[in-house]
Amino acid sequence: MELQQANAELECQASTDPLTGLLNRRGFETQAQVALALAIRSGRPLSVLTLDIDFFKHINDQFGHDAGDLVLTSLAHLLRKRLRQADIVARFGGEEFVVLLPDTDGEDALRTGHSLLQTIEETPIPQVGHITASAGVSSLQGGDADGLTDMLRRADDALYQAKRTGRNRACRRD
Ligand SMILES: Nc1nc2c(ncn2[C@@H]2O[C@H](COP(=O)(O)OP(=O)(O)OP(=O)(O)O)[C@@H](O)[C@H]2O)c(=O)[nH]1
Repeated sequence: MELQQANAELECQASTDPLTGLLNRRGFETQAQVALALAIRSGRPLSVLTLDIDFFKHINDQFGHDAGDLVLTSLAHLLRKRLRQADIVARFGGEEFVVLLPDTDGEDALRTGHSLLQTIEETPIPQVGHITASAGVSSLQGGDADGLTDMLRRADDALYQAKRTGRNRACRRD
């Protein structure tokens, strides 16, 4: 029993980002595969949103690394609070967050992105003040079992576009 508990604990640690308590990339991929299989079987939409804090290096440089960490934990908290229970929220490392949105098509995902960015902009963070972020959105195309990798690649392209065209915006790539 103790061994089982210890294993469960280890498994949980291996899937979790220690700073924010969100899933890490490994934990995200495990849960996302289940959501993907469900979406393919049911024919329901599935979208992904990647979110990256703007000028985070500048925040670290100006306010210090601990303040930077506080920005990351505050953003994690805001995402968990604003999104649905069924949404899969992860930190992939650095200042990049990824959210999988079950039962959500591209248009709704873009709307969610805009609304999140607005909340982020309006919510001051202690020691740091107001920050902004950029987002990229994409949705599952067809019933492709490799859909996750492709969807993440398109969301990253859209995020890059959002950064390139001025930041503090959400772009969609389908
Ligand atoms: N405080 C803190 N900083 C981190 C952590 N992980 C990565 N960073 C910092 O995040 C910064 C990322 O900088 P860039 O990739 O240049 O991005 P950016 O400054 O946000 O610029 P844009 O994304 O183009 O708006 C670097 O300075 C890293 O050192 C962390 O866990 N905590």
